[in-house]
Amino acid sequence: MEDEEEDEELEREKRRALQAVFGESDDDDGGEQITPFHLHVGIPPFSVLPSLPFSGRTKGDAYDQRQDKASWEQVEGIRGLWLCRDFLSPELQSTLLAAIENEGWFTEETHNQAMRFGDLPIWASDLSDLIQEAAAVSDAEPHPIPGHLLWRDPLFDQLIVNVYAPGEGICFHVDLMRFEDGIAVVSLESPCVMDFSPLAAADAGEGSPSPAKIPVLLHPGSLMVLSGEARYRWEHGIDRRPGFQMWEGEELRQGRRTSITLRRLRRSPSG
Ligand SMILES: O=C(O)CCC(=O)C(=O)O
Ligand SMILES: [Fe+2]
Repeated sequence: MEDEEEDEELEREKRRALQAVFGESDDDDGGEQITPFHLHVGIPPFSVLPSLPFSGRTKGDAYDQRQDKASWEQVEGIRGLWLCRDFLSPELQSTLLAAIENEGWFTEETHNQAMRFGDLPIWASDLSDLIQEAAAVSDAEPHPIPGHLLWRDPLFDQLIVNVYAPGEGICFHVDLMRFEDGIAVVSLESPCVMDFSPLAAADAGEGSPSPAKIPVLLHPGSLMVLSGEARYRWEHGIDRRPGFQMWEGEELRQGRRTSITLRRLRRSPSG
């Protein structure tokens, strides 16, 4: 009975999340560039997980494959936004993509999003461990993931995998308040430019006006982490209309892009 109630609550949560994140289009940016996602809500339950090289390691093995310590950089002008460009080796990127493909979520062309709440598939909790380790060993200051977020348990309990065809992006948005602070996005397959735009209230009272948009290049294999201001006071979006994916004066060649977003649901006051 309790389980059923929980399931129902999760279903409601899912619907609210879908509606809030993708149902409302943004009006200050034309709003037309976004092909609404054909949402794939009826995700089959996990059956027996195949043994993939990504899973079944002892904690830290995958990370140890890396030659160097992950290099974190803070995005200038956006407090709380960190990038780790070389987060996943090409080998781990392929392994992750294979694990996602193996889920069978995207067998139909109209399916381009999968969402999980609660227990994450093994490959995603491995990924979460990798994120935790990469942040924990960082000597960057301030810390890419503040301690009170980094050591919560579980670090993440919600997963979204998005598959973007060329030309498809995502409207400007702030992630739902139903999710806690501390959001991680791993990019796979092809690079894209994500734009960050400050919420109006964020510049009120500050001396110099913030720029309208700060573009951030997301490489395949990179990890982006948002916390604090980056999470609450900036909107982010991806505009992949022709002519809008510019980086250093050149337009990026668009291919399919897969992203993995990890977040944690806010606990209800009742616990
Ligand atoms: O696909 C991405 O890189 C970001 C997705 C995103 O912003 C979200 O799911 O809230
Ligand atoms: Fe988002």
